[in-house]
Amino acid sequence: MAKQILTLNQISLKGLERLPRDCYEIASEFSQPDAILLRSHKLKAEDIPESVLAIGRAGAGTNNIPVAECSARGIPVFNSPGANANAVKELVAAGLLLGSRGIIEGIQYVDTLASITDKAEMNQVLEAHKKNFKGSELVGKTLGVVGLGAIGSMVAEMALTMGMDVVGYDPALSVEAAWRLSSQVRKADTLSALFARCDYITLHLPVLDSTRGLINAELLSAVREGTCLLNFARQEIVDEDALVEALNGGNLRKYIADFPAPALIGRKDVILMPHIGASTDEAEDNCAIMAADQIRDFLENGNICNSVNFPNLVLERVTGCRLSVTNANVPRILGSLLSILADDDINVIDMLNKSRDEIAYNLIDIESHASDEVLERMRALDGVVNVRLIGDCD
Ligand SMILES: NC(=O)c1ccc[n+]([C@@H]2O[C@H](COP(=O)([O-])OP(=O)(O)OC[C@H]3O[C@@H](n4cnc5c(N)ncnc54)[C@H](O)[C@@H]3O)[C@@H](O)[C@H]2O)c1
Ligand SMILES: O=C(O)CC[C@@H](O)C(=O)O
Repeated sequence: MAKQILTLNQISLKGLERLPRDCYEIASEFSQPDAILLRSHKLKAEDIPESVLAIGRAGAGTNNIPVAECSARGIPVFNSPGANANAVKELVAAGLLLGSRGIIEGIQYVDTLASITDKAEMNQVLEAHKKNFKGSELVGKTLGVVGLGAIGSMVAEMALTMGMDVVGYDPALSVEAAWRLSSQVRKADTLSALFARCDYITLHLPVLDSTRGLINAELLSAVREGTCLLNFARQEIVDEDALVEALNGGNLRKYIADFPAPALIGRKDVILMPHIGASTDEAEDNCAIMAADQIRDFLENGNICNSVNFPNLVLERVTGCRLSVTNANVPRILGSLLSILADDDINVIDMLNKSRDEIAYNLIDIESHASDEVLERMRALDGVVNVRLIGDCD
């Protein structure tokens, strides 16, 4: 029977094409889907049907998904790390230029000249006014990058090639991300040290309980005069009241962000975009392809790659008969699962077990068919969250 994939946002066709139509049905309405593919749709736990085995986020941030509830229900949540990083990096380049030159004000001014019909007169008027739109160059200015993952590291590299000095802050930097980072990026030991020494500051960290409101009054009141803050990460990371106060106080010269809010719209010192950081053909294709491939590999093989709540686990298929088991990460469950198989004379050919936080996940390849009764005995074990028979032995 074809598997059903529920899409809750527009997902690029290139990604959906990775799910062959003879095996997958894809629609924006299903009552009992096998998996969900989405982008920024705000998904509530109560809206996830019991049938759902996995959720794929075509994008980086998973703050729109109730990840903790998914973990408790044994549902892996996948994202597409790095797949839209270049798109965001390019928009940050635009943000830096919008923050350093009178581009928007200049364009708005030119629009006011529509009533002048004589070219020479128009030229004379604008040449007299262009001094109002003078900016300054980025070369030699200091950019602070908060969060040096997929996007932050690309932004840092780009700023270096533009002749900027770059300071970075990331207390949770992965080894892989550290390898990607240019040695010219200087390290700030604290966020306040970074905020106090930069002309431009750009945010590239996820919104988590620990980062909600992280950019607060204390940091914003310590910025150098003329500082420009860019936020292409998430609105919730910046304390809005503190931001407005810092802009009113004058030291923070400009706020450029991908997340409009009523209190910020219409201010001359704020430039807002409608969450278009990842809105390029390339990023949408990359994210959708990655998310679709990961969901397919999970549904067909139980493999897990790029999950934000489950351990990564990939086991090559040696037999058509595979069990996947999600259980609480506590002793003795694995032994009990294997005893049930042994009691039924089912030989295990290959297996992998990995854990992450409270979750343990197992792939067990078996030589002969496991009956419904065997599966039910496994499901009945204390601490077992779900058991799935993937494929058949025949
Ligand atoms: N505007 C957009 O359309 C758009 C597009 C993509 C991503 N994003 C946002 O950007 C965020 C980053 O994306 P990414 O792909 O670079 O993710 P990533 O996971 O590759 O990098 C995030 C980095 O932030 C670091 N970090 C975590 N807590 C931190 C803290 N307290 N201080 C400093 N650094 C911290 C992590 O260690 C990691 O290196 C996403 O979570 C998402 O919210 C926005
Ligand atoms: O899907 C989008 O357009 C936005 C994605 C972006 O916010 C992300 O976190 O990857």
